Amino acid sequence: MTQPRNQTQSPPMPMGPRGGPRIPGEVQRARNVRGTLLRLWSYLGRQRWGLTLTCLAVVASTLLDLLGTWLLGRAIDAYILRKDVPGLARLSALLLGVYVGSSVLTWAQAFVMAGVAQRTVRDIRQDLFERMQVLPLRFFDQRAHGELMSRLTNDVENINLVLTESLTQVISSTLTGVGVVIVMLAINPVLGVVTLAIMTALSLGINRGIASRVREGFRRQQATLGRLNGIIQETISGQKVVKAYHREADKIAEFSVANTEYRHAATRAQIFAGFMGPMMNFVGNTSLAVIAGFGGWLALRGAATPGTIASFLNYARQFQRPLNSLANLYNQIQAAIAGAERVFEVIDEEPEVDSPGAAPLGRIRGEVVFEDVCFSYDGKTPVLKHINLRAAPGQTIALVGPTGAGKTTIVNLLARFYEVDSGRITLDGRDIRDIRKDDLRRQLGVVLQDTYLFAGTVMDNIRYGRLDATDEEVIAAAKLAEADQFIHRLPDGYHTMLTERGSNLSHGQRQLLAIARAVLADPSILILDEATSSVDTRTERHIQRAMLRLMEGRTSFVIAHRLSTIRDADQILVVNHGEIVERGTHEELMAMEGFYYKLYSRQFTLGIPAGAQEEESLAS
Ligand SMILES: Nc1ncnc2c1ncn2[C@@H]1O[C@H](COP(=O)(O)OP(=O)(O)OP(=O)(O)O)[C@@H](O)[C@H]1O
Repeated sequence: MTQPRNQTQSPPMPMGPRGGPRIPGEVQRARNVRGTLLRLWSYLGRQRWGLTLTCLAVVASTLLDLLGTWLLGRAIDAYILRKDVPGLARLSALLLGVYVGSSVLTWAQAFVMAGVAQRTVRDIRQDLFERMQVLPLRFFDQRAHGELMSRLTNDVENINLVLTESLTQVISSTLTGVGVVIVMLAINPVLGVVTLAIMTALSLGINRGIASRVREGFRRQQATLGRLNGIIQETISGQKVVKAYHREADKIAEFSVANTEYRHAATRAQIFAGFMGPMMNFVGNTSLAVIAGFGGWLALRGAATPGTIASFLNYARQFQRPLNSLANLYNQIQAAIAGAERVFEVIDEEPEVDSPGAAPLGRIRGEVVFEDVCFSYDGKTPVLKHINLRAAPGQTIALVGPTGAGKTTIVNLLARFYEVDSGRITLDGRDIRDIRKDDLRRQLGVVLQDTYLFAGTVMDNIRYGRLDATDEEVIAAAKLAEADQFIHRLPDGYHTMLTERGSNLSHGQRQLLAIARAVLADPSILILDEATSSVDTRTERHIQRAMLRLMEGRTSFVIAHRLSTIRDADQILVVNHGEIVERGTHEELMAMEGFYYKLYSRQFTLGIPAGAQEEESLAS
């Protein structure tokens, strides 16, 4: 007896996109199935030829399978029982041809569909990534980064899985199911009705009785696995704190409890899942017994032939496959449509666009003016209130104030990471909304406290400031930024590989690299966020000198924490609760004996020896 293709003896545990088990009961539903399917079709439709070819192959191979089973019955009735050996040989050859044809077509459909699916998900992934590059920062603020990552990985992978496997399976399972019913009823209606009724009733019963427990089991397994992973992730990222507070033993105990819980849940889930296979086999075998018994009885009464019974035995097996797989496929397809919907949601987000009249920017002088600027991140809580300031070309503006006052927000608006709610910001007299974003940002050099470095060499990381810079220019920039010395001490100098986020460098070294980047970019306006965390005094002096050199001749906004920067600034703006509460030079502000005076006195005079004041930071 031949095995219908793709048939599995026990229902396989559906796999999640990363190869882990998918929770059978966890059907994620899309809100707009029709719209999402149409969008998916707009991608799939680009592979029209491949799809047509695949569908034809699926239909043809299913029909060949049904034909093969029918021929098997004919072989018995027309040739074996009549002892017609030459006829039997001819039919066997035909049967062989039919099954070879079916196998070749099945292979061809998988071959073509793999290409169709991979090209489709490549297009979707590319569109998603490209859109993420042009989305405003506000979009990223509102979403957990892990969740966005999962759209690019899991959701796209869910679509891939369905396109690669499920689509052809659904077509072939449905065709097989319908075909088997038609053929069975056509060959022998009585035996057909009895066989189909018993198989359907048993399968539904098992699905109700066991499948729901399997789903519940896997849901619990997944939940406990989530807890276990949480502990692992927390311990790895918080390793330093765990060690510093001697919490290793507690962590081990906590892990042990979660580990045991997971073992219990997983064992239970696997036991029930393991039960599904034998039960489905039981359905199959019962139907075989019914066909053999009832069919045999019909044959004895002349109402069926032995060939019919043989065909029925095979058709029953073929019918079992759609019964088994359609429920699983349903979940898988639902998850993919829900995933696709989440992906399209991002692709449909409004990108950062330049206003229609935005013009390019030539070389600028660097005069920055904020005119009555108001802003809130969420549209409700005002973060900046009526900010007015003017930075003349080449001036250094120090922004000081307590934490959360709005200093970073001021520079965020200047870089147009966010748009002002009211008022305007001008650069050399032009509203920055009328300047192309790319041009504006090219004029800005940003050195943040927490420098982001990419996985790559030191050279590559500095070159990020200006991609066409030669090696010599990169080294010259590093020298100017006082980074050259420490780079030479690295194992491979400028070719030392940095890990992601530059964790193999110290805080101060990372900032020196960021300064070198900015030197290379040679911007007209600088935005500097001085480090608050203590770097060693030597590095700090390097940073200080490098920053001063970088600021020469450029309009600079410094979120200042060091007294030396503050003292040398042309203007100090004291920000509190989103307002500029005081402004002037250090001496003027001290003479006022107001907010700045208090801030300064608290930070710099409490218990700090006079000589060390210059080195200390005004931690905000
Ligand atoms: N992306 C954001 N989304 C929503 N609210 C934000 C966002 N960034 C900052 N805020 C809020 O805006 C206010 C001002 O923050 P901002 O970062 O400008 O303060 P800061 O003066 O630079 O503080 P610090 O010195 O601690 O860096 C804070 O209340 C903060 O909670």
